[in-house]
Amino acid sequence: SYVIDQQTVVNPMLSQMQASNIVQTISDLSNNYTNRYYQTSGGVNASDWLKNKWLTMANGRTDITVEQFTHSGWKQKSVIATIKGTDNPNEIVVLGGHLDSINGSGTTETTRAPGADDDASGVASITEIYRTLLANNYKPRRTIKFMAYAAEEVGLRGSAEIANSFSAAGANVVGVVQLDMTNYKGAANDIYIFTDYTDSAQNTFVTNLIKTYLPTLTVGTDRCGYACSDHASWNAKGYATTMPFESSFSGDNKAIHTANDTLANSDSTGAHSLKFARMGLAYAVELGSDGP
Ligand SMILES: N[C@H](Cc1ccc(I)cc1)C(=O)NO
Ligand SMILES: [Zn+2]
Ligand SMILES: [Zn+2]
Repeated sequence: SYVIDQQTVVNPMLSQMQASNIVQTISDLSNNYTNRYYQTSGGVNASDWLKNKWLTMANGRTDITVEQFTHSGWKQKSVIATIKGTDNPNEIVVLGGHLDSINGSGTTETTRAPGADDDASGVASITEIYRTLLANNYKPRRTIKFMAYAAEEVGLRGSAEIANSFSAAGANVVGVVQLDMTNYKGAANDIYIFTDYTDSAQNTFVTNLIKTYLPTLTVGTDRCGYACSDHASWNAKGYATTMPFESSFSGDNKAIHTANDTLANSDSTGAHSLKFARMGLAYAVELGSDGP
């Protein structure tokens, strides 16, 4: 049941969230590697970097594990940080983004693909959620998993392997939010909730979270018309997904999949991404706080 009742926990956390942290993570991911393609050393090294970053942030908390998910057919690993629930750990909340980047003209070791918006912005947004929860020593009743998927650009392959693995294990994933591109305000509304390959009840819940916690933001809806990001991998296995997106379909960031997908060509202040990070924190706490 999508009850909104954690205001005393969520509101103080929202004010602690900082765009500067998001900008730093986007910068690290988009500037320190030529590209993060699923088959290059940059793709492999970015995965190792993020794993170490999330592990360091956990600061020895025994209810937190950080792992890399080894995929069968390529080198780049997905990264998963898990905060184990206190008394309802079998019910799992997932927040995701994708780690890989691509250049539409073909991506080799030396091809530039910074992927600042697509999708360093999403990984940076969930990293700021993770940081804020840890800074408050938040202990969810349900398990919360943060996922940076490999190989999204080549057919949602990392999330497909993970979603299929969770489904095969009978994992009780109660909800998934996908953050793919959060830092380019290409249209009138702040957040666009996509209605295809997602769950309408959870979309309504997320819309209500925005109305409750971020009342100055405006919400639109749109459709991709195809399986446009990793939420579709979870949707295909029957899990409830929501994909909040930075823009309408028509206003989408034309620099993606080129060497020009940079922080400078998106929101260099990170203010647009911060909206998604705050929405995601409210989602993580409201859904993560439910008991068995
Ligand atoms: N195609 C998606 C990005 C994408 C998603 C939705 C819309 I509307 C426009 C563009 C992609 O490249 N994901 O990595
Ligand atoms: Zn892309
Ligand atoms: Zn993407």
